[in-house]
Amino acid sequence: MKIAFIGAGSMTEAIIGGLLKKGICENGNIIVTNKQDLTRLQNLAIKYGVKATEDKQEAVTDANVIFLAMKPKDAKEGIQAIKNYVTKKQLVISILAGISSEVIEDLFKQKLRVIRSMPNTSAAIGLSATAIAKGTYAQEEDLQLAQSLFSAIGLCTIVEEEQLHAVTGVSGSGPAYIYFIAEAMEKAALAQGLDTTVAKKLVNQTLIGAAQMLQETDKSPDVLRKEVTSPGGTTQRGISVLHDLKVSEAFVSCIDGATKRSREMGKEIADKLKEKTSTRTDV
Ligand SMILES: NC(=O)C1=CN([C@@H]2O[C@H](COP(=O)(O)OP(=O)(O)OC[C@H]3O[C@@H](n4cnc5c(N)ncnc54)[C@H](O)[C@@H]3O)[C@@H](O)[C@H]2O)C=CC1
Ligand SMILES: O=C(O)[C@@H]1CCC=N1
Repeated sequence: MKIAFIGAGSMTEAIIGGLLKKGICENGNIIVTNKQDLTRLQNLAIKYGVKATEDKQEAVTDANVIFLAMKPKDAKEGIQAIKNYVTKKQLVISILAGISSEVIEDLFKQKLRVIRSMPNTSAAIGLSATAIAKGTYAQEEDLQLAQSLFSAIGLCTIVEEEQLHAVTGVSGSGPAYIYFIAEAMEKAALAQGLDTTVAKKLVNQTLIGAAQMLQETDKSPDVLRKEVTSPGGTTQRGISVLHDLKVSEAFVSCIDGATKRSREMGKEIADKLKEKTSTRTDV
């Protein structure tokens, strides 16, 4: 299988790292292209032994699978640069936040097989939480191929396309919420007089341990939390502060905001396209 990546950013690197580590694809069968940054392409070629090219035709012509991995704002330009060299024989997998498969199909102006996905940055260590959905013309086997690729970089689940906005709000952006908590806990530890190294070690290990407890025990977060919380003890006092500050409600608003932003980003691109073309052209 030959795989092309359009966009040589952090997600592309994370996915390539995972695919190579699991032996899903040989490095000589991966090709990467980018917008302008030749140094970035050269660095990826040296680090992973993958092919790198500035030539968009060369990047996509022989690929069985093409990953769209530029920023959503660059989707139009990125797709326009490759669309004349892409055919229905190839599978297009988009990792772009917010952009619907229909918009991608429209930009290619072909009945292309498109799978839309939402991985996260933990792909870099094989621990992404990814969800995928089928576009209009993709087949069941396309979904299975995409699932096997994403399974190389972590967990992969199939959802309805509309749910990908919520997935983006929960697990696409999710690692950032956890890093936010890590930052806040470290800051709080320093305020209590711990030194930076100790604070960092304790906070990191606490997050890792708690995450692994969630994964390895059958217990719900609620049960695990209660196990830490002795009546009248320290945790109860700490958690009551979180309740008073409405931290749980803040997470509801946070994920609602991120989910809405995903919908907005998709709409912004779709509206821009409508301004230019009033009809959808299927060939
Ligand atoms: N960073 C994250 O946590 C996640 C990002 N995503 C999605 O993945 C995509 C990539 O994100 P990152 O890797 O974080 O971005 P990034 O900014 O690190 O990489 C994007 C790359 O695309 C290149 N590019 C821009 N225009 C191009 C064009 N016309 N042709 C070819 N390459 C072009 C840029 O030069 C850049 O190297 C985005 O659409 C984002 O929504 C999805 C899941 C998680
Ligand atoms: O912030 C963003 O737009 C991207 C999508 C999910 C994570 N990062």
